[in-house]
Amino acid sequence: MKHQEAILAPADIARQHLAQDGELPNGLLRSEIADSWQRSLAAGLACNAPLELDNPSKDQVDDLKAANRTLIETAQPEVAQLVDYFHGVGGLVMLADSDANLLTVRGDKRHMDSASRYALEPGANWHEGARGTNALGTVVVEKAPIMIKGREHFLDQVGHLSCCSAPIHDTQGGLLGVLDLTSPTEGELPPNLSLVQQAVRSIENRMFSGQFQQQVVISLHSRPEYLRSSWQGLLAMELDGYIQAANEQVCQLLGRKREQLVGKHLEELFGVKPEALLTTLHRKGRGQLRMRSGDFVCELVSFPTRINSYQSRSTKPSPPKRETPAQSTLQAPQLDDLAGQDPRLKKGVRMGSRALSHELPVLIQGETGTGKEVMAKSLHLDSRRSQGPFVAVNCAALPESLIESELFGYREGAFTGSRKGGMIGKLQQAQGGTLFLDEIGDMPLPLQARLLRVLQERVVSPLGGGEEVALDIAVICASHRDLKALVAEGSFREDLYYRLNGVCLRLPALRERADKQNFICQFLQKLAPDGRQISVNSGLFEQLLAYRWPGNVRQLETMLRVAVAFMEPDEHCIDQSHISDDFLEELNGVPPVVQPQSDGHTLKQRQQQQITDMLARHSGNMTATATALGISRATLYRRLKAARAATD
Ligand SMILES: Nc1ncnc2c1ncn2[C@@H]1O[C@H](COP(=O)(O)OP(=O)(O)OP(=O)(O)O)[C@@H](O)[C@H]1O
Repeated sequence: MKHQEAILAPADIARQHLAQDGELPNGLLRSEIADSWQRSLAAGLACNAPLELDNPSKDQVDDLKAANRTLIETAQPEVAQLVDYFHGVGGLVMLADSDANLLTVRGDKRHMDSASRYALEPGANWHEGARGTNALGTVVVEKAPIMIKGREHFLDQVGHLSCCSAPIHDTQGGLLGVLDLTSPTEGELPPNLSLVQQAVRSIENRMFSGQFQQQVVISLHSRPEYLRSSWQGLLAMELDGYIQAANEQVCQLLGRKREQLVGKHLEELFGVKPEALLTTLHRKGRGQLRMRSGDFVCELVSFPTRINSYQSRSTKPSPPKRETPAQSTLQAPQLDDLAGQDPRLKKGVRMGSRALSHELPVLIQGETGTGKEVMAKSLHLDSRRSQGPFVAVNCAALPESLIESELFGYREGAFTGSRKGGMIGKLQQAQGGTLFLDEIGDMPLPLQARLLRVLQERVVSPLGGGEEVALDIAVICASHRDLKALVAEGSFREDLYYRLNGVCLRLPALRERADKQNFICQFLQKLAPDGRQISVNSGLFEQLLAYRWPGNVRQLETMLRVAVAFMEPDEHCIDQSHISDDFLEELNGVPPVVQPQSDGHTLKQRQQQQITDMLARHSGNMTATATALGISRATLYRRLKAARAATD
């Protein structure tokens, strides 16, 4: 035995000890490998366990790729470059998501042919818990680059692989995915960790510039030759000087943590006013930034092409958000902007935000178009879960038969027609983030009971059985219907009502807002092209203030957008000539279609006819129809549902 140990590699000796006495001796393996082996053992794996193939379905792979589209597209040039670089030498270049699910596997044909035998194919999961120590899976846990050679892999069956992987971070430092270089034949490929790390820096930098197109992006370094290289530091700042994001290199260069940079003002950090720095950068192409830790050269990478309509130009920055690929488009006003000067809204916003921070559910009530969904998104982005997903489910838009599976998910074969591989429900998709249940008043009673159980026990199990999953989500619900009244009439469970109603936020109708005048002016300014100052003719403004606004902010937004679009480039004042005839008629006293009337029945019929006509005109396209009618898709579904119920 002693003789054998002298010639065996440490990983083989470790295997022998494990087989003989079930223990991993200290000091045999590198510490990060030993830690990972311990985790593999704790997950119930054995070195000689077979490598199971996932055989992911096409649907599963498509879903995975769709959820990670931004990452795949951003990383594509580096993946292609690495494939070219190793052409003929052998090796696979792989990209995975933050759960070690493979998204892209590329390489020479002869290696690609054998790759799928080792579960190296899109859709396969390489998490440590499933496949033991491996570079991809270990990076996801350790969140640091790693190289794993041959038998350092935990499973015997992949002991011939040599891999190096590096984590890809989003612009706020969260894990977004993993880039990996693998040699499927031991020793064939010189594993090159620094090459992978360099590729990752390029991917992260491209993602940074892509994400902050509406901010000023500055490249900085202590040495000018590193500007615009993959070593550059990147800062994104609002025009008013508040720092929105910093890449990892900037943190290292400046010797500060990200939290010490994001949210700070340029002047506070470097003692220079943003206008002065931008003027120098525009005039000379380069500037200097000074800190106690040293002097840095900087260059302008990009300048906003237009001002983001949601961000006022002189406010503090929005809280740092982690953007997941699926979420990269999630935008919402800051809570303060949303509340404007309306005291009721201000109080509501404060309470909603408090409630979420104390893990209490929030119920948002308000007429259609008052901004319930916008409010939910803003609350989410302001909460501690802002880095997680925001998953919205419209209970009115889904057929009753589908809500259950959409919410809870199902296991493969749970019912006839269920998708191969099953489906993860929205509750689970919202893990770590916020679930927004819109039009909760439309949820069928049997499902209300199930939802109540989930919210009480904080676990979910998919339809058709399967393991329970503990949920860590915030819940925000909304309804235009008075839930208390629904409880009184018996169509909404009282216990669920109280469970959801941690805090009830009632959004005022536009006509009731105390700051209506200001709100309209500010809203108009946000829609104005190129920051042009636009006013409204006083007669028209009086009419706007007196109007009922049955479609609330949504209707105001549509009306103002149309008016602005009708203005000539040299015009600065909106008058009746910029307003559509339909809307002028309403302003001049003809009651709007959605306004309640005494002949409610005839009104409903007219509404129904209008919807049918519009649907036909837009070939059944719900989004286009809703836009044309100036109502949300949810309202459109609701009205269709009500009409169907009336004719049944
Ligand atoms: N305070 C606000 N600031 C800026 N835009 C807003 C605000 N409130 C609402 N909006 C805009 O109004 C429109 C309607 O908002 P939203 O969909 O959140 O309303 P809702 O109350 O959820 O409507 P529904 O009940 O019909 O689903 C959106 O285009 C949104 O951008």
